[in-house]
Amino acid sequence: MSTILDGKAVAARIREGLKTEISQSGSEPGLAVVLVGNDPASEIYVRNKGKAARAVGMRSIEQRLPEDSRTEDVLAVVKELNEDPAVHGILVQLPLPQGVDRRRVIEAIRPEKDVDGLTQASQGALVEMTPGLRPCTPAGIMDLLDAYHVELAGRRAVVVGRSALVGLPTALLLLSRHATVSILHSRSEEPWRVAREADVLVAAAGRPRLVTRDWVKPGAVVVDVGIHRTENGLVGDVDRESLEGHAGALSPVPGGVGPMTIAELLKNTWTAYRGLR
Ligand SMILES: Nc1nc(=O)c2c([nH]1)NC[C@@H]1CN(c3ccc(C(=O)N[C@@H](CCC(=O)O)C(=O)O)cc3)C=[N+]21
Ligand SMILES: [Mg+2]
Repeated sequence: MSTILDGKAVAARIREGLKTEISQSGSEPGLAVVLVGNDPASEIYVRNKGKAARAVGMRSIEQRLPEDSRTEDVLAVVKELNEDPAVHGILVQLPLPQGVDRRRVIEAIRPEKDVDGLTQASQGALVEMTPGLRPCTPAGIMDLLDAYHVELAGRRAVVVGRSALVGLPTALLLLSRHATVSILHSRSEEPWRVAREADVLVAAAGRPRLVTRDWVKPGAVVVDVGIHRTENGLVGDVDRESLEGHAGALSPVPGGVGPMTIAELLKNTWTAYRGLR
């Protein structure tokens, strides 16, 4: 049997802790989510983030802009939120519509309010390992591994995927915990040869069921970051049927990394509110 890395349960514990801390402090941290356009998946995520924020005692601010917004329109909203003392965290939901310059929008967020950890200032802090807000999915992966006491120092970690949002920052966080880290990507030759060396394998390639049994060392810990909607429901980047009983531990989809991502967003908002980083 493979251990299930129950992100839903771990995330619920994190949210409980936050709720207690926030109510004891008598404060109301504010999280602003900016949604541009009407991507149905984004709508659901934004609604869930607002719900989760309110459930721990935060104020949730939603700013919606039409699909045909210009970069300047989005920048104006971000600037307003930067100046708003009731707003401690700002998240601009990605992807942005064609014609909105993602880099300019993200860079406009004050680093103190960058609860997504995506500004160059936050990325620089991550590389330097100085205090800063870390990207939510990578931070969630680390908290999930820690919750199950997965040993990292000196062990082999392999990340499949090199995106600025997930793969790359995850590799850096694993490195900061003294794992020996490799990154695989779409140009890697015979990636399974490297993946098979992993004690901890993180699948963040954005390709449904890419990681099969022949990629995984028996007993390895496998974290599935992928989330794809198919006719047969949600699937991850991991072909979980072929890994069942082969992997030592495996994060489910849904109920794994997704809920952790939202919990980390709330943690970052609380950190941003307190200003100690
Ligand atoms: N600026 C920005 N920051 C993000 O962090 C960001 C983003 N844009 N754009 C989209 C992706 C995707 N993302 C998810 C968050 C939670 C779940 C989640 O809670 N999933 C649940 C439910 C799955 C379902 O039923 O859809 C689960 O895996 O169990 C999934 C995906 C954050 N993203
Ligand atoms: Mg990638």
